[in-house]
Amino acid sequence: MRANVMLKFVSNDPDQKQTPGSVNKLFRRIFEYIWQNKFIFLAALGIIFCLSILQIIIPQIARYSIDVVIPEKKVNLLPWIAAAILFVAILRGVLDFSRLYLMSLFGQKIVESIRNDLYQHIQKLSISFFDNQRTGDLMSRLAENVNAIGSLVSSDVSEILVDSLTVLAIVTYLFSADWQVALLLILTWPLQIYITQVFSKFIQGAYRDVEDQAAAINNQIQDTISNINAIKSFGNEKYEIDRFSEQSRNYAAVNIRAIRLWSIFVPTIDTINIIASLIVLVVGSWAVIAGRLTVGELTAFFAYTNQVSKPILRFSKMMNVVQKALVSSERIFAILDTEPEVKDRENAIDLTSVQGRMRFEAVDFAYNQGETVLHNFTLDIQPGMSVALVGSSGSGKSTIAKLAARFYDPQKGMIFIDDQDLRDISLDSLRSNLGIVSQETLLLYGTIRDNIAYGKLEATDAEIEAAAKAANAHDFIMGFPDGYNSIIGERGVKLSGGQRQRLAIARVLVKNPQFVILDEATSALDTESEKLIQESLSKLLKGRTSLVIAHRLSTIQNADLIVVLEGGKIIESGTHAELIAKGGRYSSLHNIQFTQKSTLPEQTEMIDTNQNKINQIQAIAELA
Ligand SMILES: Nc1ncnc2c1ncn2[C@@H]1O[C@H](COP(=O)(O)OP(=O)(O)OP(=O)(O)O)[C@@H](O)[C@H]1O
Repeated sequence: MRANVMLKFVSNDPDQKQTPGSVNKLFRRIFEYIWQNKFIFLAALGIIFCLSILQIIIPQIARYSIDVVIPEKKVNLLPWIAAAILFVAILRGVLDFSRLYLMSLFGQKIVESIRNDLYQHIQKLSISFFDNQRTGDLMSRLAENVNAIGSLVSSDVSEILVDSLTVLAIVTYLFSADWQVALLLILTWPLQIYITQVFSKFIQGAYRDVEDQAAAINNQIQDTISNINAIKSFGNEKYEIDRFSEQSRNYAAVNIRAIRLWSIFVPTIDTINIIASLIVLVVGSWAVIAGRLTVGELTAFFAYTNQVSKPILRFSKMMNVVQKALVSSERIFAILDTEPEVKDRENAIDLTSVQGRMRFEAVDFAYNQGETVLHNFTLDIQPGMSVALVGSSGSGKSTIAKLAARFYDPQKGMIFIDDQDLRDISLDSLRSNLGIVSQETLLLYGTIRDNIAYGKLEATDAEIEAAAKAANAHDFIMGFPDGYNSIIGERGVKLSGGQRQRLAIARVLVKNPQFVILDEATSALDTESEKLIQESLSKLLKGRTSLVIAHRLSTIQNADLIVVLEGGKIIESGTHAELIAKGGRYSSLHNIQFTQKSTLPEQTEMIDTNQNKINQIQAIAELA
């Protein structure tokens, strides 16, 4: 399944060829969004139709002046003609304003629907989906790709509709006025279309490069800003600046190439249009001399020649926009079509009263096919029990926690809450009964109050304060000038590690779940913070069923059950006393950690052999 997801996204290469079938399907799907706003669209269409009629009327007024008013010296008609031109101009202005406004409204509504659908869907997707995604890529789908569709359906579609209707109306009129001159006018069209096609192929390629480079720059900015600590700690600022300058240079180069192509293309088409005008002038003048055309008709012909040349340029520009929008919609629908791997079953039940038992029965799990992480894992956690998972790095401790939270489903075996299969429980109700304090404390940009209330959005100030007090966080919060309203920066960067952990504990306390998953922090805190955190943790775990992923054995001696894992299998389990008495793996890990603790600098000389040191380092590395 994961492989499929990967393939799906790899296949979103913008260079991929779109088959007519896939293009039709994309248009159909975009049309579904258009149809949701059909009234605005139809109103805009009506206006567009009126605008194309007006485009024909103005040259006709000029023709009437030249052919009738001037030769017949009908001076009294001049004010009427002026009034007619003024009226048509104002009407055109009002209609154009309405068209622009309605089409922008229409585009914005479509963009809003697609963006919301996409965000909603991304929120529903399983963790496994995010394992394979780059944040920068998802962000570009939500922002640029959605806007590309918006720009197509708003301004560009309306322009192309105005253009098409205008060209159609003009050509019909010209043929009815003088088909021979009309034919000469459109004589250059095949050449213009051919040149446009050739150029658009190059221009599209150039724009693709521009997009690729823009994406590369975005990804680099996103990567480097979110990892600024790593860059600074390695002193790699210069390296990053050089890398960025190169990307920036490449970006400028592809942009310049695209502009160069446009700069050749536009004058070429202009020159052909001038040639077309010349043909119309020469042949039209000859037709006037021969008495087949009036001077006014020739003037109108000129005006129309000008009017039809603009759409041809715009059509070529449109081809780019359509291509861009198709690529964008393909990328968007690829996400919308991705089914969440973990989702509610039909008739999923809500957990109402929870006793608090959690049971794993013969669970097998692999993130990737064939790479088993857990094998035949069985564990029965009684209500209110605290179970600690111990084992070397990669033995599967966090994976068990992720399965309990149903971030993934096991391939074999079952997990139960009380007597209910986890897969039958609605995800909302499962997660509302579950609190997770993870190793890397996940705080959001905002105030301390908002971050604690994230556990229970409707929490009152009193509840938030009570939770903060229980988590030993109240005092340090009140130490900030703005107290609970202090802004803590992105990912809580303005707090110390211990403060972040206590906020995370307060957040779960305010949620008050029956089950708690605690991924213990690996880094040791100073004794004072450690004591404060241990205190708040014992309040958090009291009376709840808990699964504690332990990295330091000193913190789990009071657990009701300690499970030792190795390679995704339980190798021993029991209480601290039982496991120590047994003298197995736990006992040896404990001895090593204990020895390590007692070998503080002043006691280092007590370690008599180098082998002892090596053992300690290995054991610490395993446990971290
Ligand atoms: N999202 C993932 N995709 C693929 N493999 C993963 C993923 N997460 C973990 N693994 C693999 O699963 C195995 C178990 O990882 P897990 O995180 O459960 O170990 P752990 O015991 O919690 O380790 P640690 O103590 O270092 O946190 C490891 O081999 C790891 O590489």
